[in-house]
Amino acid sequence: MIHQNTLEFAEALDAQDELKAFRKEFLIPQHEGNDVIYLCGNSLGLQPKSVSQYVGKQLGNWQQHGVEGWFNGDDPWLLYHEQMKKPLAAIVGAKPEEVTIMNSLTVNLHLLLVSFYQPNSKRYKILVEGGAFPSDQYAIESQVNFHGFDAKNAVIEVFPREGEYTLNTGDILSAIEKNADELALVLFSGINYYTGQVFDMKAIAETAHKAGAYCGFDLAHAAGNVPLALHDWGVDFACWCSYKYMNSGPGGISGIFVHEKHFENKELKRFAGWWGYGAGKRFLMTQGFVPASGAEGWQVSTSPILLMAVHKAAIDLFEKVGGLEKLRKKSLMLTGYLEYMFEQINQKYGEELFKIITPKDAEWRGCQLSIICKRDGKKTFDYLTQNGVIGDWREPDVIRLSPVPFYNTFKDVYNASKLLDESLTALV
Ligand SMILES: Cc1ncc(COP(=O)(O)O)c(C=O)c1O
Ligand SMILES: Nc1ccccc1C(=O)C[C@H](N)C(=O)O
Repeated sequence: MIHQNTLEFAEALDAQDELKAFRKEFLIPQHEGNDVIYLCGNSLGLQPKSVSQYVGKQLGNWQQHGVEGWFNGDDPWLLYHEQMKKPLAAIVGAKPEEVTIMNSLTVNLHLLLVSFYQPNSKRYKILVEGGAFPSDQYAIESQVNFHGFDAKNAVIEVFPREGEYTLNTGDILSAIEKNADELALVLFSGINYYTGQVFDMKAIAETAHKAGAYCGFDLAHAAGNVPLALHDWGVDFACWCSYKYMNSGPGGISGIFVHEKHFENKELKRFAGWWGYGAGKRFLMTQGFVPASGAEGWQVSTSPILLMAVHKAAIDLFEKVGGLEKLRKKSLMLTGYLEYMFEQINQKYGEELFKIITPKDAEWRGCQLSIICKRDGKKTFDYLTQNGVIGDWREPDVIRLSPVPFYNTFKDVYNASKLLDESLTALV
């Protein structure tokens, strides 16, 4: 598409936007009486207006039924999560029985590592992306220690080449091949939180399997953002949070995927709890854990219904919008326009004042662009915040901005980039 650096152009794109009605489904935070320019769905997605009603309904069920709410009413809580399996499966490219919702993200990563990281003296290494989100690094390190290994030796990190920011797929695959004999697991994010790079999950999973290792993904930044095909890629397991692109609230419930090929795999140990026992037999209170078939067999604890109600409100919007493909189409345009506006600023000043470190090829990025400022990045970020643009700053030197197709407009992108341009003169 041929872009133009004018407000009229941005407004024309908004006028043609098939999804423009969806912005009204969200509550937009305010700054000095106006909507903020919210470009931070990579950290916390905005609240759907329907959330109060969905949560209110469950509060009403609690009020009316008390404990009977688990079994009675039009939405018995015992089965509440089941309503979200089909739409969630569509979002991550899975079969409904391969997904469930439970706990929060790092907790689920640990639970899945209990099953999929069972090292022995020969195969004990985990291969990961260098610069993974810290919570994942800590989880991996502590798992390796828990099994009596030393992270310095057992965790292999693949880093970008000298002078580059993103990882080369060939380097990832050859690192897997090189360590094939000792690898127990390849664990990557779907999208790196810092650079916004989408990894080649299909190739990584294939190569990991050829090497005799399991392969799992943390999809915090990918779920609800980019198309995924976890089942077809043969991924062993995955987990994600719902509070970013799935708009399901701070600390919102997390999702897991376990490939159906593992449903009968008796070698996979797990940490059990009664919620992993099939719902039909859970209340028989029998001795001896028998996991429910499917991803549900990894559930541990009572469903947090209020969090699930928020999630349901948000997930229903994915169905209403007509699926992830629709969102992705607009997302590519929004992020493409943001990239163009950065290029315009750099051209105007004749130097790369804003360096985008996210891959240029749209196939390998989602909503987010990560920018390194040649001039003071932190001050530039603060300038944006003071002027009503919400993005985020990640140490040591990146501003992350993510236009989100559900609620952002092309005008948001235009206005944010005008403020960035302005910051260059305002901050001198
Ligand atoms: C890739 C990744 N993993 C893990 C987390 C943390 O997950 P939680 O704090 O919800 O456990 C985040 C974001 O906070 C993340 O981006
Ligand atoms: N859970 C949070 C709580 C507080 C502040 C930020 C977060 C994030 O999710 C950060 C995000 N994972 C990131 O990619 O930086």
